[in-house]
Amino acid sequence: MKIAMLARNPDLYSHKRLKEAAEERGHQLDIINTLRCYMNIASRRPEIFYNGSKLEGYDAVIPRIGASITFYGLAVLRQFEMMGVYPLNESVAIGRSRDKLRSMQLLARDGIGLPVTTFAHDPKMTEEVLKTAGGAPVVIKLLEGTQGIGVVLADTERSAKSVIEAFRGANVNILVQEFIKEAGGTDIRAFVVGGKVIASMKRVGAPGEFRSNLHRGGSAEMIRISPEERSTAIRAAKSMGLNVCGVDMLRSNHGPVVMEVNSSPGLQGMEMATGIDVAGKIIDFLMKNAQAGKTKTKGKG
Ligand SMILES: Nc1ncnc2c1ncn2[C@@H]1O[C@H](COP(=O)(O)OP(=O)(O)OP(=O)(O)O)[C@@H](O)[C@H]1O
Ligand SMILES: [Mg+2]
Ligand SMILES: [Mg+2]
Repeated sequence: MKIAMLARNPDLYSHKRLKEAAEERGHQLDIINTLRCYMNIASRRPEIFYNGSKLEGYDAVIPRIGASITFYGLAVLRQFEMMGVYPLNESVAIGRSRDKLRSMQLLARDGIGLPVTTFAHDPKMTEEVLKTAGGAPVVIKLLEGTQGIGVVLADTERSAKSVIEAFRGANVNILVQEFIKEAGGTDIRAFVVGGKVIASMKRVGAPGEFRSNLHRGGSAEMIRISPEERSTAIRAAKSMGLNVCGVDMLRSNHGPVVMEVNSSPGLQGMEMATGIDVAGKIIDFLMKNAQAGKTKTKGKG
Protein backbone atom coordinates (compact mmCIF):
# COMPACT_ATOMS: atom_id res chain seq x y z
CA MET A 1 0.00 0.00 0.00
CA LYS A 2 1.11 3.55 -0.65
CA ILE A 3 -0.06 5.85 2.12
CA ALA A 4 0.10 9.64 2.37
CA MET A 5 0.14 11.13 5.84
CA LEU A 6 -0.87 14.77 6.07
CA ALA A 7 1.19 16.13 8.91
CA ARG A 8 3.44 19.04 9.55
CA ASN A 9 6.00 17.69 11.97
CA PRO A 10 7.57 14.35 10.95
CA ASP A 11 9.36 14.14 14.32
CA LEU A 12 6.21 13.99 16.43
CA TYR A 13 5.88 10.68 18.30
CA SER A 14 2.51 9.81 16.72
CA HIS A 15 3.76 10.50 13.22
CA LYS A 16 6.99 8.54 13.66
CA ARG A 17 5.06 5.58 15.07
CA LEU A 18 2.55 5.50 12.21
CA LYS A 19 5.38 5.57 9.67
CA GLU A 20 7.20 2.82 11.52
CA ALA A 21 4.09 0.66 11.76
CA ALA A 22 3.37 1.09 8.05
CA GLU A 23 6.93 0.23 7.04
CA GLU A 24 7.06 -2.79 9.37
CA ARG A 25 4.09 -4.12 7.43
CA GLY A 26 5.76 -3.52 4.07
CA HIS A 27 3.86 -0.35 3.10
CA GLN A 28 5.18 2.97 1.93
CA LEU A 29 4.17 5.98 4.02
CA ASP A 30 5.08 9.48 2.83
CA ILE A 31 4.75 12.36 5.24
CA ILE A 32 3.32 15.33 3.39
CA ASN A 33 3.39 18.81 4.81
CA THR A 34 -0.24 19.84 4.48
CA LEU A 35 0.44 23.53 4.09
CA ARG A 36 2.86 22.97 1.22
CA CYS A 37 0.31 21.15 -0.91
CA TYR A 38 -1.50 23.06 -3.57
CA MET A 39 -4.50 21.97 -5.50
CA ASN A 40 -5.85 22.16 -8.97
CA ILE A 41 -9.63 22.12 -8.70
CA ALA A 42 -9.98 21.14 -12.33
CA SER A 43 -13.18 19.75 -13.75
CA ARG A 44 -13.17 15.94 -13.44
CA ARG A 45 -9.45 15.63 -12.81
CA PRO A 46 -8.66 16.92 -9.34
CA GLU A 47 -4.93 17.16 -8.66
CA ILE A 48 -2.63 17.88 -5.76
CA PHE A 49 0.90 19.14 -6.19
CA TYR A 50 3.70 18.94 -3.67
CA ASN A 51 7.31 20.06 -4.03
CA GLY A 52 6.81 20.64 -7.74
CA SER A 53 5.34 17.23 -8.57
CA LYS A 54 1.91 15.71 -8.75
CA LEU A 55 0.82 13.40 -5.92
CA GLU A 56 -0.30 10.16 -7.51
CA GLY A 57 -0.88 6.50 -6.81
CA TYR A 58 -1.90 6.73 -3.16
CA ASP A 59 -4.25 4.09 -1.76
CA ALA A 60 -4.94 5.81 1.53
CA VAL A 61 -4.44 9.09 3.31
CA ILE A 62 -3.95 9.58 7.05
CA PRO A 63 -5.02 13.08 8.06
CA ARG A 64 -3.16 14.45 11.08
CA ILE A 65 -4.43 17.99 10.74
CA GLY A 66 -3.66 20.36 13.58
CA ALA A 67 -6.50 22.47 14.96
CA SER A 68 -4.83 25.68 13.79
CA ILE A 69 -4.86 24.62 10.12
CA THR A 70 -8.26 22.94 10.01
CA PHE A 71 -9.60 24.99 7.11
CA TYR A 72 -6.73 24.41 4.68
CA GLY A 73 -6.03 20.91 5.93
CA LEU A 74 -9.60 19.76 5.32
CA ALA A 75 -9.52 21.24 1.83
CA VAL A 76 -6.40 19.20 1.01
CA LEU A 77 -7.96 16.07 2.50
CA ARG A 78 -11.15 16.66 0.51
CA GLN A 79 -9.07 16.91 -2.63
CA PHE A 80 -7.56 13.48 -1.89
CA GLU A 81 -11.11 12.19 -1.40
CA MET A 82 -12.17 13.67 -4.74
CA MET A 83 -9.27 11.74 -6.30
CA GLY A 84 -10.72 8.54 -4.80
CA VAL A 85 -8.01 8.08 -2.14
CA TYR A 86 -9.36 6.36 1.00
CA PRO A 87 -9.16 8.61 4.05
CA LEU A 88 -8.57 7.15 7.52
CA ASN A 89 -11.11 9.71 8.72
CA GLU A 90 -13.29 11.61 6.29
CA SER A 91 -13.04 15.38 5.96
CA VAL A 92 -16.69 15.93 6.90
CA ALA A 93 -16.33 13.84 10.03
CA ILE A 94 -13.21 15.73 11.10
CA GLY A 95 -15.04 18.99 10.40
CA ARG A 96 -17.84 17.91 12.75
CA SER A 97 -15.41 16.99 15.49
CA ARG A 98 -13.60 20.33 15.37
CA ASP A 99 -16.70 22.16 16.50
CA LYS A 100 -17.69 21.18 20.04
CA LEU A 101 -21.21 22.51 19.70
CA ARG A 102 -21.90 20.66 16.47
CA SER A 103 -20.42 17.49 17.96
CA MET A 104 -22.59 17.68 21.04
CA GLN A 105 -25.70 18.29 18.98
CA LEU A 106 -24.99 15.14 16.95
CA LEU A 107 -24.20 13.08 20.04
CA ALA A 108 -27.34 14.33 21.77
CA ARG A 109 -29.46 13.38 18.75
CA ASP A 110 -28.21 9.82 19.10
CA GLY A 111 -29.00 9.68 22.80
CA ILE A 112 -25.41 9.54 24.01
CA GLY A 113 -24.81 10.65 27.61
CA LEU A 114 -23.52 14.22 27.83
CA PRO A 115 -22.99 16.77 30.59
CA VAL A 116 -25.89 19.25 30.60
CA THR A 117 -24.67 21.79 28.07
CA THR A 118 -26.03 25.19 27.08
CA PHE A 119 -25.17 27.62 24.35
CA ALA A 120 -26.33 31.16 23.75
CA HIS A 121 -25.26 34.17 21.79
CA ASP A 122 -26.72 37.05 23.72
CA PRO A 123 -24.90 37.91 26.98
CA LYS A 124 -28.28 39.08 28.34
CA MET A 125 -29.20 35.40 28.51
CA THR A 126 -26.41 34.69 30.98
CA GLU A 127 -28.67 34.14 33.96
CA GLU A 128 -30.99 31.78 32.13
CA VAL A 129 -28.02 29.92 30.66
CA LEU A 130 -26.52 29.46 34.10
CA LYS A 131 -29.82 28.27 35.49
CA THR A 132 -30.27 25.75 32.67
CA ALA A 133 -26.77 24.37 33.27
CA GLY A 134 -27.79 23.77 36.88
CA GLY A 135 -26.18 26.84 38.44
CA ALA A 136 -22.60 27.29 39.68
CA PRO A 137 -20.19 25.59 39.68
CA VAL A 138 -20.14 25.39 35.89
CA VAL A 139 -17.50 24.71 33.27
CA ILE A 140 -17.15 27.32 30.54
CA LYS A 141 -15.46 26.27 27.31
CA LEU A 142 -14.31 27.90 24.13
CA LEU A 143 -15.95 26.12 21.20
CA GLU A 144 -12.64 25.53 19.50
CA GLY A 145 -10.24 25.05 22.38
CA THR A 146 -7.74 22.25 22.69
CA GLN A 147 -5.27 20.86 25.23
CA GLY A 148 -7.45 22.18 28.03
CA ILE A 149 -6.77 25.80 27.10
CA GLY A 150 -9.99 27.77 27.14
CA VAL A 151 -11.69 25.51 29.69
CA VAL A 152 -12.58 27.36 32.87
CA LEU A 153 -14.23 26.22 36.09
CA ALA A 154 -16.37 28.93 37.65
CA ASP A 155 -17.16 28.13 41.27
CA THR A 156 -19.71 30.83 41.94
CA GLU A 157 -22.55 32.50 40.09
CA ARG A 158 -20.60 35.74 40.18
CA SER A 159 -17.40 34.41 38.69
CA ALA A 160 -19.40 32.47 36.08
CA LYS A 161 -21.08 35.69 34.98
CA SER A 162 -17.84 37.60 34.66
CA VAL A 163 -16.12 34.81 32.74
CA ILE A 164 -19.07 34.52 30.34
CA GLU A 165 -19.12 38.27 29.84
CA ALA A 166 -15.38 38.40 29.24
CA PHE A 167 -15.51 35.66 26.60
CA ARG A 168 -18.57 37.16 24.93
CA GLY A 169 -16.92 40.58 24.98
CA ALA A 170 -13.96 39.09 23.15
CA ASN A 171 -16.46 37.81 20.60
CA VAL A 172 -15.72 34.11 21.00
CA ASN A 173 -18.29 31.35 21.22
CA ILE A 174 -18.60 29.38 24.42
CA LEU A 175 -20.43 26.44 25.92
CA VAL A 176 -21.62 26.48 29.51
CA GLN A 177 -21.66 23.04 31.04
CA GLU A 178 -22.67 21.27 34.21
CA PHE A 179 -19.53 20.60 36.28
CA ILE A 180 -19.14 16.86 36.85
CA LYS A 181 -17.58 17.14 40.29
CA GLU A 182 -17.68 13.42 41.02
CA ALA A 183 -15.21 12.82 38.17
CA GLY A 184 -12.62 14.21 40.59
CA GLY A 185 -10.30 15.74 38.00
CA THR A 186 -10.15 12.43 36.18
CA ASP A 187 -11.33 11.51 32.71
CA ILE A 188 -11.30 8.45 30.51
CA ARG A 189 -10.05 8.30 26.99
CA ALA A 190 -11.18 5.38 24.87
CA PHE A 191 -9.29 4.94 21.61
CA VAL A 192 -11.65 3.69 18.92
CA VAL A 193 -10.46 2.11 15.68
CA GLY A 194 -12.98 0.75 13.20
CA GLY A 195 -15.86 0.54 15.69
CA LYS A 196 -13.85 -1.15 18.46
CA VAL A 197 -12.20 0.23 21.57
CA ILE A 198 -8.60 -0.91 21.14
CA ALA A 199 -7.10 0.81 24.20
CA SER A 200 -8.22 3.01 27.04
CA MET A 201 -6.63 5.07 29.74
CA LYS A 202 -7.56 7.13 32.72
CA ARG A 203 -6.08 10.60 32.97
CA VAL A 204 -5.66 12.23 36.33
CA GLY A 205 -5.18 15.98 36.63
CA ALA A 206 -2.25 17.50 38.47
CA PRO A 207 -3.03 18.22 42.17
CA GLY A 208 -5.59 21.01 42.49
CA GLU A 209 -6.40 20.93 38.77
CA PHE A 210 -9.84 19.93 37.49
CA ARG A 211 -8.56 19.47 33.94
CA SER A 212 -6.98 16.09 33.33
CA ASN A 213 -5.24 16.99 30.03
CA LEU A 214 -1.72 15.61 29.81
CA HIS A 215 -0.69 19.00 28.39
CA ARG A 216 -1.85 20.56 31.68
CA GLY A 217 0.32 18.29 33.79
CA GLY A 218 -2.02 15.32 34.11
CA SER A 219 -0.82 11.73 34.19
CA ALA A 220 -2.17 8.64 32.47
CA GLU A 221 -2.65 5.02 33.36
CA MET A 222 -4.24 2.02 31.71
CA ILE A 223 -7.74 1.06 32.84
CA ARG A 224 -10.39 -1.46 32.03
CA ILE A 225 -13.51 0.41 31.11
CA SER A 226 -17.02 -0.82 31.85
CA PRO A 227 -19.23 -2.30 29.12
CA GLU A 228 -21.40 0.82 29.30
CA GLU A 229 -18.36 3.06 28.77
CA ARG A 230 -17.21 0.90 25.91
CA SER A 231 -20.54 1.05 24.12
CA THR A 232 -20.80 4.81 24.75
CA ALA A 233 -17.40 5.33 23.09
CA ILE A 234 -18.32 3.17 20.11
CA ARG A 235 -21.66 4.90 19.63
CA ALA A 236 -20.00 8.32 19.88
CA ALA A 237 -17.47 7.39 17.18
CA LYS A 238 -20.29 6.15 15.01
CA SER A 239 -22.45 9.23 15.35
CA MET A 240 -19.48 11.41 14.44
CA GLY A 241 -18.64 9.14 11.50
CA LEU A 242 -15.03 8.72 12.63
CA ASN A 243 -13.11 5.48 11.98
CA VAL A 244 -10.34 6.48 14.35
CA CYS A 245 -10.86 8.74 17.34
CA GLY A 246 -10.27 9.35 21.00
CA VAL A 247 -13.50 9.57 22.95
CA ASP A 248 -13.16 11.52 26.19
CA MET A 249 -15.66 10.65 28.90
CA LEU A 250 -16.31 11.57 32.50
CA ARG A 251 -17.63 9.12 35.09
CA SER A 252 -20.72 10.91 36.35
CA ASN A 253 -23.38 9.86 38.86
CA HIS A 254 -25.64 9.21 35.91
CA GLY A 255 -23.21 7.05 33.95
CA PRO A 256 -20.54 7.92 31.39
CA VAL A 257 -20.88 11.33 29.74
CA VAL A 258 -18.95 12.26 26.62
CA MET A 259 -17.03 15.53 26.67
CA GLU A 260 -15.56 15.40 23.24
CA VAL A 261 -14.41 13.22 20.40
CA ASN A 262 -10.92 13.89 19.06
CA SER A 263 -10.33 13.02 15.42
CA SER A 264 -6.51 13.17 15.58
CA PRO A 265 -5.82 11.59 18.96
CA GLY A 266 -2.19 11.50 20.04
CA LEU A 267 -0.59 8.07 20.32
CA GLN A 268 2.15 8.73 22.82
CA GLY A 269 0.15 8.90 26.07
CA MET A 270 -1.96 5.91 25.07
CA GLU A 271 0.89 3.67 23.92
CA MET A 272 2.98 4.57 26.96
CA ALA A 273 0.15 3.96 29.42
CA THR A 274 -1.10 0.72 27.90
CA GLY A 275 1.80 -0.83 25.99
CA ILE A 276 -0.64 -1.41 23.12
CA ASP A 277 0.59 -1.01 19.54
CA VAL A 278 -2.02 1.62 18.63
CA ALA A 279 -0.15 2.67 15.46
CA GLY A 280 -0.12 -0.93 14.24
CA LYS A 281 -3.86 -1.27 14.79
CA ILE A 282 -4.49 1.89 12.76
CA ILE A 283 -2.38 0.65 9.85
CA ASP A 284 -4.08 -2.78 10.02
CA PHE A 285 -7.45 -1.02 9.80
CA LEU A 286 -6.31 0.83 6.67
CA MET A 287 -5.01 -2.38 5.15
CA LYS A 288 -8.40 -4.02 5.59
CA ASN A 289 -10.53 -1.08 4.48
CA ALA A 290 -8.63 1.13 2.04
CA GLN A 291 -10.21 0.84 -1.36
CA ALA A 292 -10.28 3.42 -4.09
CA GLY A 293 -13.46 5.45 -4.14
CA LYS A 294 -14.69 4.05 -0.80
CA THR A 295 -15.10 7.48 0.75
CA LYS A 296 -18.63 8.72 1.15
CA THR A 297 -17.46 12.31 0.89
CA LYS A 298 -16.72 12.07 -2.79
CA GLY A 299 -20.41 11.76 -3.44
CA LYS A 300 -21.64 14.06 -0.71
CA GLY A 301 -19.04 16.82 -0.68
N1 LIG B 1 -18.17 19.40 32.47
C1 LIG B 1 -17.01 19.03 33.05
N2 LIG B 1 -16.97 18.58 34.32
C2 LIG B 1 -15.81 18.22 34.91
N3 LIG B 1 -14.60 18.29 34.33
C3 LIG B 1 -14.55 18.72 33.06
C4 LIG B 1 -15.75 19.12 32.35
N4 LIG B 1 -15.38 19.49 31.11
C5 LIG B 1 -14.05 19.36 31.04
N5 LIG B 1 -13.53 18.90 32.19
C6 LIG B 1 -12.11 18.63 32.45
O1 LIG B 1 -11.33 19.52 31.66
C7 LIG B 1 -10.52 18.83 30.69
C8 LIG B 1 -10.48 19.61 29.37
O2 LIG B 1 -11.77 19.71 28.79
P1 LIG B 1 -12.04 19.37 27.26
O3 LIG B 1 -11.55 18.01 26.95
O4 LIG B 1 -13.45 19.65 26.97
O5 LIG B 1 -11.12 20.47 26.58
P2 LIG B 1 -10.10 20.49 25.38
O6 LIG B 1 -9.40 21.77 25.51
O7 LIG B 1 -10.80 20.27 24.13
O8 LIG B 1 -9.09 19.32 25.55
P3 LIG B 1 -8.45 18.30 24.46
O9 LIG B 1 -6.99 18.63 24.39
O10 LIG B 1 -8.69 16.96 25.06
O11 LIG B 1 -9.10 18.48 23.14
C9 LIG B 1 -11.18 17.47 30.57
O12 LIG B 1 -10.27 16.48 30.18
C10 LIG B 1 -11.74 17.23 31.98
O13 LIG B 1 -10.74 16.69 32.83
MG1 LIG C 1 -10.65 19.13 22.18
MG1 LIG D 1 -10.32 16.77 26.15
